Amino acid sequence: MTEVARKYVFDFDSTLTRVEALDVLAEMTLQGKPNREEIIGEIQRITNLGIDGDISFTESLEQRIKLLEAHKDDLDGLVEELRHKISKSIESNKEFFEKFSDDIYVISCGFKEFIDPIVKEYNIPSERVFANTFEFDEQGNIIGFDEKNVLATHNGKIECLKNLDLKGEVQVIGDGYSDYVMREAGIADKFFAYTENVHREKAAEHADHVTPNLDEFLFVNDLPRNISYPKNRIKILLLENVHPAAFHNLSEDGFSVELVKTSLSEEELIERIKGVHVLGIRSKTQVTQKVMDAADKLLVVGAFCIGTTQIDLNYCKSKGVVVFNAPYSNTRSVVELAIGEIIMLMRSVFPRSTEIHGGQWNKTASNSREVRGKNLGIVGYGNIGKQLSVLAEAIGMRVYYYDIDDKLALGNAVRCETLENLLNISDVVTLHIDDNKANKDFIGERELNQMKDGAMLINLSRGFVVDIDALSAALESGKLAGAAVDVYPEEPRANGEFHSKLQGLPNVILTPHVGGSTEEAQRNIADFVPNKIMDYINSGNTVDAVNFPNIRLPKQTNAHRFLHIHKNVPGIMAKINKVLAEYELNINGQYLSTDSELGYVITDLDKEYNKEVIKALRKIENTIKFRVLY
Ligand SMILES: NC(=O)c1ccc[n+]([C@@H]2O[C@H](COP(=O)([O-])OP(=O)(O)OC[C@H]3O[C@@H](n4cnc5c(N)ncnc54)[C@H](O)[C@@H]3O)[C@@H](O)[C@H]2O)c1
Ligand SMILES: O=C(O)[C@H](O)COP(=O)(O)O
Repeated sequence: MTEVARKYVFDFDSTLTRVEALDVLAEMTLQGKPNREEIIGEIQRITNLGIDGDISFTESLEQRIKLLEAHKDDLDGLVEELRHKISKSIESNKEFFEKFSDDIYVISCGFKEFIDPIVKEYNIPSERVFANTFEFDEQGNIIGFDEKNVLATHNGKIECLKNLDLKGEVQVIGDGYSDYVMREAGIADKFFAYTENVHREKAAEHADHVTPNLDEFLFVNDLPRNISYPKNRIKILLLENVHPAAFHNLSEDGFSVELVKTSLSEEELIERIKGVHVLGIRSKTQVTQKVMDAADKLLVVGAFCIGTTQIDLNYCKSKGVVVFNAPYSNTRSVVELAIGEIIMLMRSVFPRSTEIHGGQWNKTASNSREVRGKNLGIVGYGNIGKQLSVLAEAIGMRVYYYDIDDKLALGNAVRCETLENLLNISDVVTLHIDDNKANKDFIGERELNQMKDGAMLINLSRGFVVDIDALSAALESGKLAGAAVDVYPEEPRANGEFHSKLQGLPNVILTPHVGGSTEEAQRNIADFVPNKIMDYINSGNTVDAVNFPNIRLPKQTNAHRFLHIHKNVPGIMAKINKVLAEYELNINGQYLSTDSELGYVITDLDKEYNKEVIKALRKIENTIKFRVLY
């Protein structure tokens, strides 16, 4: 990294710290006062007017100090509070403040009494902190400020910086009006609008560069930093209306996130995927080879659902793209819907409901039965099937199940050796097999004929699993007495018109693929999948990845981490280590996880390295992807 003779001038409030210190002081001093909220609101309003340049700074300061009613003794508490409120990316880049200590200045319209002790911990001595000072009365009450200080005056930062007469390129990093005017006055060479804590339109408009955190600032200046690539440069595209909490979780961590309400067609996705590092989808979006070929930056696909067959998992793997899903987050929701549908179908609730909606009173017990003592046939005894088995027994059903794999029976459930056995004896058959394409038309005419006369079928798995023509024929002929269908061979990409042969048939419950669509499930998914994504992007962890060798890595501090994804061919580890040795890199730890096709090696290094090593590692034959984490 090139070290240029630059000077870095930082603002304090809302830049080095996440807060405005005087607001925090107000929260403390006004505690217990009846009109506290009102006064705090007023102080914040005055603060913003001053920051945006709408009133003079001196005026803003005077008014706030009056409202504060603070005492000298409050300042210790304030400093303690501020220590916990350092901006996240400032805190994680202490190394920069250590290495460039001599070139870093703080110019603030805040007060040295609380700034000095905070920035001292970042190697900035009091003599390079330029700020106001309080005036106290004999009892120690804060009654004003040193009015002779230029920083107590309007545009005082310009004057202050001018007086400093700094040599070299001067860069100002701040969030407000008083910061960008230094650049406008020609005293500073560059202004970086710092938006990690607050995004002020005026500051952003006047900036040479908007920097959402210190990582970005250090990146554009090629300065030493904690992470090699700023997170705000990592673009995340979330499709299919995933829960807003996902947006919140990922943006909070510093990523640039875009939300799209619907799924996208292949052509649309090819267009949108360029420059995207993380793609989030649900069950509709097809991540095909063509999409992957257009994805020039893609690192991760997050399926915000259980199913992953909409994604070409192997092709993703061959491109070094890791895929995560949420294997359990909506399980309970599907199970509850299945229980509800079993009861609704057995009681013929939907025909009765339709009749009465149409103005017909039809009180009858015919075709209305209890579920107690009836046979439930669960096909696919996985996460959903097993949980359904337990709940169904709890309401008195006799549970039979069929699974291609050997699955332990829960409770009193009885395993059927063949699908036919299960179909022959079940009053209700419910499908919970996985979304493997081999399960296409798993239930067709033959299987429907193997079911008991008057039985019911539920499909909450995947649309292609049931031959819809055969099902509608079985319902029309009376072979089956009812069905509940949530999933269809063809589903629309967005809400709107939809047609199916099953529409209008009696005792048929149709739902638009909402088995997993509960607030609880979507909320759980919005935590689970982003956590996996962040864990991979931030640390390289692939635990629970569906297409990648799984590895949980130790956390590293003060180290550099290289991630190397390659084809699993003989000799590649030797080549990687040969390059590392050639560049005399000291390895702290090295972790390898492989499957038959792919190798994923993670190397932790304990000191600065020659950047040329990156090129050399990328050049190794059969390398798929290489990434420096920090
Ligand atoms: N409707 C919805 O909104 C919704 C919500 C969540 C899950 N799902 C779907 O539900 C299905 C089940 O989910 P899960 O989490 O229980 O999956 P899972 O992988 O835990 O269980 C699937 C089970 O089906 C078995 N299986 C696969 N093919 C089979 C076959 N041909 N015959 C018999 N058994 C077979 C597997 O061995 C496995 O035990 C998936 O298709 C999933 O996509 C739908
Ligand atoms: O695979 C799943 O989890 C379900 O099919 C739900 O998919 P969805 O999130 O698209 O509703």
